[in-house]
Amino acid sequence: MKYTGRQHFSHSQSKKIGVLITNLGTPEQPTTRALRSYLKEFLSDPRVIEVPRLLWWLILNLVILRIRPRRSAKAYETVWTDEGSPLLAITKAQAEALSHKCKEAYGEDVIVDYAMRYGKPAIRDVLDSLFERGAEKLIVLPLYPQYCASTTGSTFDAIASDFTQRRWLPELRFVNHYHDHPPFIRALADKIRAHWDTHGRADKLLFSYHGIPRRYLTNGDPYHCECYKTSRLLAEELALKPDEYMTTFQSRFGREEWLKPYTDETLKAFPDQGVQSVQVCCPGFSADCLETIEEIGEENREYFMHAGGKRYEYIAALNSDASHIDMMFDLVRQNMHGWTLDKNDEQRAALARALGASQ
Ligand SMILES: C=CC1=C(C)c2cc3[nH]c(cc4nc(cc5[nH]c(cc1n2)c(C)c5CCC(=O)O)C(CCC(=O)O)=C4C)c(C)c3C=C
Ligand SMILES: [Fe+2]
Ligand SMILES: [Fe+2]
Repeated sequence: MKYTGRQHFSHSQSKKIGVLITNLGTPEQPTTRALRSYLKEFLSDPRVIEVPRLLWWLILNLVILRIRPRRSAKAYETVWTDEGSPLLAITKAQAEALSHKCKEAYGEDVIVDYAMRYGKPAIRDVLDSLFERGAEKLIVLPLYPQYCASTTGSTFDAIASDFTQRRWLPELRFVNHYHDHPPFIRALADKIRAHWDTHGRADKLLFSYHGIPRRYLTNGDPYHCECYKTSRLLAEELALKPDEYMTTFQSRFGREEWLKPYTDETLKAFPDQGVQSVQVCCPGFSADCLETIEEIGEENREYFMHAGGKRYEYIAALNSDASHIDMMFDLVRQNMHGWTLDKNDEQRAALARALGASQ
């Protein structure tokens, strides 16, 4: 059978709106073996690595997958928790909190779940579950505030690829980005203000975003512009003067040039420029993960302090903060516009029985 159908469809089943939040994905364990499998799936995605396939297959399999898994596993070990990878645990908590909020507002009509672009829970499995539970309309919310072909675009590919094998497609709304959504900017600004209330201000506030190869920007990816827009809106909301903050890009991978200025080089140079204290916020990460906890929280702290810095603070991601869940709920509400909720379950069930139509 080429196209899969619903296994347990019944005409009396009420129609639901499915909300799927997604994030990047993470290894199942902080081990070399688990890292190899995770990195293989992630780095084989042509949206992530735009290099001719044959050449990349050779580099990935003969070089990267022989070296990087062991190194990355060591880094993951330092952030691993009792609940597993922070990214997975936080995404799960976000889905539970959003589900609770949707239940309060819409009862059983809206069902929320979460999936990972790479690894588990896989998008295909979670879509199966949402459709089996009666979702006929679907909102996909990739938790990347700034659109990037490598992340948001790739998530769309995964949904589209899944749909090529389904008989009954849902009505679909896909949230491309929310880098300038006022509740998002306000939530981040409030988090920074709360940090200031407890710790005071620093010489510089750094907005550090995950980088991408510079080539992707010159080929037309809007990611860079959206990062700068988020920073500008945050600066406006916080009434920051131009010399009080800066935008940088972290997490370089490979040898080619990535978006600049680089976070690590900037931090290494700060003390010589008279910047003695710094607070780092990562507005592109909706959940704390390896790249924020270890790379920003530990590795870059070392660089700055070693270069002569006096005070370094990382301001946590929005994670499952109430303001973040409220923002997600706002995006869901906006994207439900024009979709009626199924309020006539009883009537529909009676009609189906009368027609002998239920299966
Ligand atoms: C927030 C947006 C992200 C963009 C844009 C992005 C682009 C991108 N990333 C890589 C390579 C790696 N990224 C890795 C981890 C990682 N990346 C993001 C987010 C974005 N990546 C997150 C949230 C995470 C953390 C996942 C976790 O489990 O905590 C890794 C794996 C870690 C490591 O081995 O260092 C790699 C590799 C590329 C090449 C790229 C754009 C082209
Ligand atoms: Fe990444
Ligand atoms: Fe990293």
